[in-house]
Amino acid sequence: MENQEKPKALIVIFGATGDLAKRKLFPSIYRLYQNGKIGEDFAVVGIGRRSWSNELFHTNVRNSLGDDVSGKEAEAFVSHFYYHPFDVSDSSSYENLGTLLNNLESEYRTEGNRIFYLAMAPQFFGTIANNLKKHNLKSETGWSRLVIEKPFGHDFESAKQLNDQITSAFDENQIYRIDHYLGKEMVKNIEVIRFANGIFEHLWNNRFIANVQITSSESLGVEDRANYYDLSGATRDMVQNHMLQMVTLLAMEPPINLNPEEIRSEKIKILRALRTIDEKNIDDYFVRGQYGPGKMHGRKLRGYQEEAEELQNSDTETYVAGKIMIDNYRWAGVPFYIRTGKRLAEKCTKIVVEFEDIPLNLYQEEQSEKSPNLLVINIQPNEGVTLYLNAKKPGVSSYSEPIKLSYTHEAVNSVNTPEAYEKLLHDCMIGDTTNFSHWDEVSLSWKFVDRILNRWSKEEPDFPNYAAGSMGPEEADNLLKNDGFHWWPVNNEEE
Ligand SMILES: NC(=O)C1=CN([C@@H]2O[C@H](COP(=O)(O)OP(=O)(O)OC[C@H]3O[C@@H](n4cnc5c(N)ncnc54)[C@H](OP(=O)(O)O)[C@@H]3O)[C@@H](O)[C@H]2O)C=CC1
Ligand SMILES: O=C1O[C@H](COP(=O)(O)O)[C@@H](O)[C@H](O)[C@H]1O
Repeated sequence: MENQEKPKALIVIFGATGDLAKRKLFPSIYRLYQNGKIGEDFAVVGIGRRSWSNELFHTNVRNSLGDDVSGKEAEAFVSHFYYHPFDVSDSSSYENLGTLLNNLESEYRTEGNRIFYLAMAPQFFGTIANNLKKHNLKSETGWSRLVIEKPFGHDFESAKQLNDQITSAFDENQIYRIDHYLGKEMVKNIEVIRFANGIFEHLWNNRFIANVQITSSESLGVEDRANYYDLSGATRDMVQNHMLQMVTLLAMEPPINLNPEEIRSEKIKILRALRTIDEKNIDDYFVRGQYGPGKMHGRKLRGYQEEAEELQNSDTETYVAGKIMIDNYRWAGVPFYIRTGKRLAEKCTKIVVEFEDIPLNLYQEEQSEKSPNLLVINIQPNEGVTLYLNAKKPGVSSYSEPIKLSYTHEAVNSVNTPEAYEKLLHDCMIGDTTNFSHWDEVSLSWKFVDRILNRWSKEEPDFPNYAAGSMGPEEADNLLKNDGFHWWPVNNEEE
């Protein structure tokens, strides 16, 4: 990993007229600039087919920064942007791109460092990577990095094909596969909470932890991404990447140091230890759902199939819950429950670690009520950690009641938490691959979810099976009930 205070680079964004560039990439580069994480030695080349002028590109970049950003600083920022229209499948156009990059390189003193950010549909990844190599656009004097957006394949086979294509042009250590959850402050905090606190790490095993629950619920529906989402579904969209990445961070052994390779190697061991579920038993471990009409905050909501014409009769899952078992020495017998879905009651990502309860609580009014200690890691929208303990109820009784010790990140750190994309772009510029997915992680995750999806593809689901605005289908509750557990509430007011 390099230790550059202010990295210098040319950033080439393929798909610069698109939604991701506008909503995430330009604002993130701006924040890096504004916060002094990058200096003046950078330029951005935007590529799309639209015949925009540089001026129109500047207007779009400026607009993407929001109403609060204007004036000299915004002008200085957008002056680093250049639009270069061409169709990426036209091999002859890459020569001109090379000339532009060479010119900008000397103007902006970027020392030959190049980031190629593929913010485009995956079918173009191989073509672009090959053309970059063929036309010698990979740097000869500095470093070259290829940033790849999701989805990385549709299943293991297609992911492998895609990987073969890009690795014929770029080495694995030049490929940065984005999983934006790995850029979230509290996801990055999982390792620190675990490995910097004796009280947790000593208890972090199957003797003291009863189960782990990871919820990533969204209140939004598919919005305008119906075309993409209906081919994907919640398992490919969220489980194969974000949810399994969180599982690995929670379950991995302490790495011998914080080098990306060491951390990755521990994460990979967890993915290798995931229980291979026999297809006929998938229903005991995984539940799928799709939302029907419902209500949220008094507002009526349409069901998934009514959200767009092409979704009629769709059997794509908008919800998944699962029980993941990690068959290794530390975790044998401890279920990691995950759930994620669209149009659920709240937008919230939260991890609850439920510790084994004491055999008998002498201070509990009703012995049937359990109040085990919980460690809650709030990932979003609130960021922080809450520890649930039991303490004496105030007053004359000697009963106990749950209390909570809460740390809220925003309250302590007055600076705004960097957005995931901002953090990841900066990591890429300094060559830190820790928060990007290695091919070994991607391939093992696909193999895991492929079994579930294969099983589901053989049986028509009974959809819709949960109401928009609810917390998902009843079967997801049964997954835990059968093991003597329940989902801990995730409402944001709780913390
Ligand atoms: N949007 C989001 O929030 C997220 C997106 N992603 C992923 O990021 C990628 C981009 O998504 P998004 O921005 O939403 O997509 P959009 O459809 O909004 O943008 C696609 C971009 O690709 C360009 N493009 C398409 N075909 C060509 C071509 N033949 N030659 C040159 N440029 C071309 C378009 O430019 P033009 O029309 O000018 O040709 C446009 O800039 C996808 O892989 C998506 O899955 C991942 C996570 C979130
Ligand atoms: O990758 C994706 O993530 C978002 C959820 O991200 P978050 O940061 O808002 O939790 C999800 O809406 C989208 O479908 C998926 O592609």
